[in-house]
Amino acid sequence: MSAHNGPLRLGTRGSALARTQSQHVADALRAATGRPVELVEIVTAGDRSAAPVEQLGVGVFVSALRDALLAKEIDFAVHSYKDLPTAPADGLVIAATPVRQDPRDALVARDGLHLSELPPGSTVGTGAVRRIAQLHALGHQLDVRPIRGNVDSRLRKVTDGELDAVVLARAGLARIGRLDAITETLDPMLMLPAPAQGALAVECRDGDGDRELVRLLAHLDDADTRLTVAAERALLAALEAGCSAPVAALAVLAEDEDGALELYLRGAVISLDGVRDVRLSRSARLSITDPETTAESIGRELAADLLEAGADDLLAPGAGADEILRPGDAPGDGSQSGSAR
Ligand SMILES: NCc1[nH]cc(CCC(=O)O)c1CC(=O)O
Repeated sequence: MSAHNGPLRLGTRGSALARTQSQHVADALRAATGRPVELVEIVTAGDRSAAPVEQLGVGVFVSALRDALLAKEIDFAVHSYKDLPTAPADGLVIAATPVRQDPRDALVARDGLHLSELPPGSTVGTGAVRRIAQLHALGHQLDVRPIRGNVDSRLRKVTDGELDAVVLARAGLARIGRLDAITETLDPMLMLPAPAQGALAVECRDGDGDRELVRLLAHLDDADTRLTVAAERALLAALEAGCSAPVAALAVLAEDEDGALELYLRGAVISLDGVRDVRLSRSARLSITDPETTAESIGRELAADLLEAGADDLLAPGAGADEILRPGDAPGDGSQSGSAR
């Protein structure tokens, strides 16, 4: 595991959301293995800087934790899976994907309103291009406003009357105990979530001396989560070359009549103005011996289907993002992330 014999050091960012999800993982690991865990707060360049997250990129949060892992300042880290780049990190491994939270997006609107009840012209705040595009695609003539900031400050924009509604991940609200704020959990047919939304990634070093910790952390792994995330992320990775367009994906598992696992994957690529969208699905039985590899191929195959159906036009650089986002609002689901992540 490591040279030291004290508690395992779990690196976390200082925001409410990051601390809560890290503490939850620490408690679960202790319950499963009896090993004490201490939280070590990592202050990232993103936390120190006053510059908008959109200019820094969500990568600054992830890479500060990864640097601390590689420097052996911490033993493991917990990330929101959807914020991780698809490329694997050298010397590190994702040792566990704990049970996923509800992956859907949620609407928090004034007066308890649902999406379909918002009058034309209503102001709806969200940062993710994926959500902006799908809100436009609804055709309700909503006035979609790019917003940033942590979960609490986004909720406050509705209570303060600055916006009629905001859209954010249900999982983030669940983790900070604010499910009460939700006025509607959005149907994935209308608002398909980001790949891996609601899932966590538990990461540690991948060296010869780290096998024991990798084995310990595996206690936290949920096989179904790992499979659905593998399919969604494989789709994202296959589409990502130069991608600045909104990509959404959601996989679900079901048992067929013979008790075999079947994975059903939906994917969408939407132009930022919501005018053009390509939405497709695919399902297949997972192999018993290597379900993860089958899950990944479903993701890659669905990506190829999407490209063939015209998603490549929507993925071309400059396919609409520039007109809709203000300068500095980089596209990508990480773009709206504030200090509460
Ligand atoms: N990029 C922001 C981000 N990254 C992770 C979450 C919380 C939800 C999750 O873990 O998927 C959020 C907030 C949001 O999208 O509203």
